[in-house]
Amino acid sequence: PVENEEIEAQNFLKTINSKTEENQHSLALAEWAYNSNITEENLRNQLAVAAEVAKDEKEIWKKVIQYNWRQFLDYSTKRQFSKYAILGSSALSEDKFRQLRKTISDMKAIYAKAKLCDFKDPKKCDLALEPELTQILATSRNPDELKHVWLEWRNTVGVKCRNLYNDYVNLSNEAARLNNFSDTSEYWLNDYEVSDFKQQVQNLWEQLRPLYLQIHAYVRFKLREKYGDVVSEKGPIPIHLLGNMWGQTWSNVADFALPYSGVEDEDLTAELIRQNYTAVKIFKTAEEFFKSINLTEMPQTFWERSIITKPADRDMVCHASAWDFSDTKDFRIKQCTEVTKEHFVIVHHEMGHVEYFLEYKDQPVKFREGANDGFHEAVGDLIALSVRSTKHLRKIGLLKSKTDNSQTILNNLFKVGLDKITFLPFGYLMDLWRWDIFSGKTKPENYNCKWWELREKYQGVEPPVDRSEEDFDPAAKYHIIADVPYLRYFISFVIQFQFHRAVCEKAGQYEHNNPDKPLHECDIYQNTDAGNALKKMLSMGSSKPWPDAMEVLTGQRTMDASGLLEYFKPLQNWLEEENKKNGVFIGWEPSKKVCK
Ligand SMILES: C=C(C[SeH])C(=O)N1CCC[C@H]1C(=O)O
Ligand SMILES: [Zn+2]
Repeated sequence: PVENEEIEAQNFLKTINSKTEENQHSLALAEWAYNSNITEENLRNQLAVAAEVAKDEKEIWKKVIQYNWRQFLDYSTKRQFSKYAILGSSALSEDKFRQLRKTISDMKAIYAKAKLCDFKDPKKCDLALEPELTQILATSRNPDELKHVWLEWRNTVGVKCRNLYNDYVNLSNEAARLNNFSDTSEYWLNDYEVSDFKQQVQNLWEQLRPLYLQIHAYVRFKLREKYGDVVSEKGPIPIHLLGNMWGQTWSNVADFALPYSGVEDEDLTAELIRQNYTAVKIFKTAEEFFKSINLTEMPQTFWERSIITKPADRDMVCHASAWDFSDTKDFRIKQCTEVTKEHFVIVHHEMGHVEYFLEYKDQPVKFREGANDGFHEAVGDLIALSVRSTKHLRKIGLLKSKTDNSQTILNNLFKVGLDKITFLPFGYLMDLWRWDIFSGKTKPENYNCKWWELREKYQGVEPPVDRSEEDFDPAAKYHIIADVPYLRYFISFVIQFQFHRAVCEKAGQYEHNNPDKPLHECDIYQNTDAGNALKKMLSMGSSKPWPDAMEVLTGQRTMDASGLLEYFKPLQNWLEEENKKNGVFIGWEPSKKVCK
């Protein structure tokens, strides 16, 4: 009878949980060694450990599926078994598994090692994505220099990864099918545990699109003022002028697009430098906020083992990441931190991951994940929404002005909007493009032009020059070559505002329809009621489906755009009025750039 089997299964679970912890610990150490020091030796070791772990996981899986776990009565036992029953890429044969891991590692190495020659000094050829190229995209106001960097980055990374990417797609799909998914996109979406998730996401985008169209039209107008005819009046925005290598957030063009330009605009980057902020001081500042709301300080080993500045003596994957070494003690961040406003926000983002690790570390190993992947990306950003308020920046001495008025508040809201609203179509299209590739709807001979079709359709941007299928521009973005799903960020950018509304209410910082306590001026700093409410949700990990976790904090069980729309309402009103006043065209006509 199932009861006896279930009791035996719970003992079996104890055994495989500790085995899984050990395996994930070894794997994390090997992956850390390679990602923080890209050498043949570290690659060999990473592949060897991964193969070992995969073999072990396959043995465990063979035993798990012999249990009648779908009939189990205990919720937690049944849920843990359901997660063990999905083996993932370890289901591949040993040599295909190794080939898949090696293909991804090789693409990451190409991406991490890529160097460009300087636009002004063609003999200087040591420019890396971080910090040099990122800095140029953020600060150069020379369209030719921006075009040079944009193009050369794609010629250097994109083209080299094209064939590797084809192998990756095929092997990844084979693994998904071995897990009884139709293809990798279904395997990725399984994390969200609802059958109509794609439809829910499309509905969210449709609610958010009108706001995006307004900020897009306004920014195009300001870019045209600055750069002239290189920016058409009604066409898509040339993507290389948006201050970011992928055009995914536009806050670096704020300085010449602010709603109220006359008002003193304090540059946070300059202020951080003026106050001699270092990477460590930025990390300590972020940690202090988390502690102030009764979340957890970073363990001592975090400070000893994290890598928070780019090493000079070796190649490293600089893309920021947070690591859980699956031993309930060792948690790290690896980030090539620069003293800029962007990195100031990214540090909070990464430390939000570590806070989640710390809150669920005592859950059974299979529940040490976000309620869904979007939750994990939302924690740090949620805190950063308080940090970026003028009220908070002033409180920690990073804003010199003594008071706010409606213009300074709106200017600040616009800067946040240039990061959050502009990101939405990009956050959506990244996996729209990949879902159709994995399902076979987009053929390899159309990979690049399908990308630009989506970029135009959803984002209203275009390349600086014609493109072709000789190019492979999607590989210019880390997550594409590193096998990291992206829908998680779109989800995060929606739900973080639902979470923000809930914690701000708990902190008495926000009241619906109270003009004295608007959502966009909320700062939950030092409020332990807010922190404790957040903690309750985080400590659940993935022990329950994400609607249960969301309900614990917000009282809601569905994702909805109302939090984001309420936060940006004053900005949306201003944009609609300003766009009308300037008589700008809302939306975009087809691009004249060609892809074939
Ligand atoms: C900072 C991280 C590491 Se999880 C990141 O990849 N992010 C954070 C926001 C969007 C996305 C990106 O950089 O593309
Ligand atoms: Zn993240």
